Amino acid sequence: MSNKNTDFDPNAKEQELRSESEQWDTSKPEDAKPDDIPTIDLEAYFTTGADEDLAVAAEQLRIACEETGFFSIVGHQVSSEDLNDTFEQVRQFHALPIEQKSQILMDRPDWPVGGMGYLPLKNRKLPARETGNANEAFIIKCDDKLGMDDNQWPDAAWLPEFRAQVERYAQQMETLGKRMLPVYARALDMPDDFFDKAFINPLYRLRMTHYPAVKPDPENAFGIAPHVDTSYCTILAQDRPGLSVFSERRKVWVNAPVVKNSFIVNTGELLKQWTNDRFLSTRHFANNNTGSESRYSIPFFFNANPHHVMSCIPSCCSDENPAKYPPISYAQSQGVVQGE
Ligand SMILES: O=C(O)CCC(=O)C(=O)O
Ligand SMILES: [Fe+2]
Repeated sequence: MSNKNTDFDPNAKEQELRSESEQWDTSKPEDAKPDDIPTIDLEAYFTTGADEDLAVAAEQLRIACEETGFFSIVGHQVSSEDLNDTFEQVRQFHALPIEQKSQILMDRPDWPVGGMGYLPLKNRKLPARETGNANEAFIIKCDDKLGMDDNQWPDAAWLPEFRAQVERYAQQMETLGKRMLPVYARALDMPDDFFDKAFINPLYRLRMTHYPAVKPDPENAFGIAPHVDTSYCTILAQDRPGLSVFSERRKVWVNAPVVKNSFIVNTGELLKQWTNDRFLSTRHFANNNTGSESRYSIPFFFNANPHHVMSCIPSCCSDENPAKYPPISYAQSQGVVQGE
């Protein structure tokens, strides 16, 4: 086993991904076929914890992560009531007057932590792209040092239930992410607790995005511009169609269906690197919402402890297949360059 002795340059990586993404022809997405985004049912494993149920889920996850990079999960044990209540609060947040939302603007000079708060419509951040992002979002971020109180929140007088519901949901997503770690570990032929230490104080971001119905506009050609996620994995809830994903198997863009009470999960760049490119980090975008109704989506970006150094997972490298990436932590990664 060896690691290349080149330093990882997060700025160069961000530039590379950005210029690559500008070459992608996203003009003709088709409807997804059933195995473009396979479904994994976690109910049996989450209920019994049995070894054979873990083995079944892990094998499905391995195939999905190696071949498609995106899959959908059911049986995740997050209640549909809680999901619906969260969407309702997010709708109410985005219905606030812009003057109120602007008081908690992301990256405003008088707030000590960047990358959290309100991101206005047609922003050029996350991802940073020329033809941008016809969406507005509210983002919270937590890690070993940042707690809920360090985030920007709307005034409780405007939305009395918002903060408690968002905190409850974020907690559920963190629990779900951690419950999935043994499935990832088994899929990679590692001991079931392999990832546990790396995720004691995981860094996560919860993004509550509103894609308003907009007129076609070449300056803002996407709901969210084509990109790959920088995360370990992302767990996305959505209320209507709009997400398009590149099928690595068929080499076409496909429109992801919305399956009730499911989440869509995808691998991000950090897990791709940690697995020495064994797991795909698949390109995707949200289309410009030219329909008549708003779309809402809530991605949860799940990462290891910010300073956990991710050296190539032993089952993913060998003398014949040396590690392609130097070991890095989230804090040294391209995610940080993007201002995440
Ligand atoms: O809203 C969606 O469907 C996708 C959002 C997304 O890709 C992101 O926020 O990274
Ligand atoms: Fe994404």
